[in-house]
Amino acid sequence: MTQITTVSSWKSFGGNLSVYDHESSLLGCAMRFAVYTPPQAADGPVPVLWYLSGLTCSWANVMEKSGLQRAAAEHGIMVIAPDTSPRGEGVPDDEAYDLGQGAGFYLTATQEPWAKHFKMDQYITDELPKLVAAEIKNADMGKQGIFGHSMGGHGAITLHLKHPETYKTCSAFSPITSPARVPWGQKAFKAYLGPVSVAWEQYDSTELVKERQSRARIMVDTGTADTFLKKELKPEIFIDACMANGQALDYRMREGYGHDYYFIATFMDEHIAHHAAGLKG
Ligand SMILES: N[C@@H](CCC(=O)N[C@@H](CSC=O)C(=O)NCC(=O)O)C(=O)O
Repeated sequence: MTQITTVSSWKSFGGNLSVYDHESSLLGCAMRFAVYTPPQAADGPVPVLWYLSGLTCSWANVMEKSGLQRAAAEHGIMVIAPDTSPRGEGVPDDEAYDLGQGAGFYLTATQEPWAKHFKMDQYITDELPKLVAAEIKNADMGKQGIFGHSMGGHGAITLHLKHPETYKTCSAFSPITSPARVPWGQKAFKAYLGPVSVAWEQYDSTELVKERQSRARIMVDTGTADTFLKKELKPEIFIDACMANGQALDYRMREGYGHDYYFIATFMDEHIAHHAAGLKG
């Protein structure tokens, strides 16, 4: 019996964009995600690229605003966009946009009232891939990559560093690369994980890269006109840690671009091409 319900489906660039609902036993709520299947999947398995979105987002932001379908169709890559947190009436929330629903931070919460539902790292690395493998035709789970934006860039880099054999390629747009050192991350980590502890380091790309480096070259784009650059992103901290610890990193500062999807759309083709080069063959 199928475990997913199709909510919408559209033909796009010869492939198909579908939105699905399922009951997450891990998160204890219904979850929605989107899959762009390229035309090549009609003939056999294609690589799978996970896109993790930022604060306030759902599956829809990247699928509706980035134009990723064109490059994904060209390169024969399936792109999956999960939600950014558990959601619904029984799920705790906060009135601020940067905590609670829409702000899962790709971690397992240990503090109340969040611990029962907020386990987005396990959802992304375990429950959802198993569902995709069982339900989505021609998703090649032996060839997976991961990328994301802002909070989702933090998620993509941390999950890549922790699971380099699963996510063979990694890239990010304007990632939060040291959440333990910036206000967005400190607020979320305190609420979800409690006071500063070693648990914080497990979800901090800059701390992780000191302990474990991947063989992949991580590609990052960030805009010089990003209003969050100096307060929340602080790229220099992560760049220094990668250089000091031998992590291959291609960090590009993009003149005049912001934190928005106009920026992401501009460089999306390069990110899809980066993953295609690493996942194919
Ligand atoms: N004040 C904004 C803040 C939220 C915001 O900028 N969200 C970004 C991600 S920020 C880091 O994770 C985003 O992607 N927004 C969605 C979009 O489509 O641009 C607000 O409340 O919207």
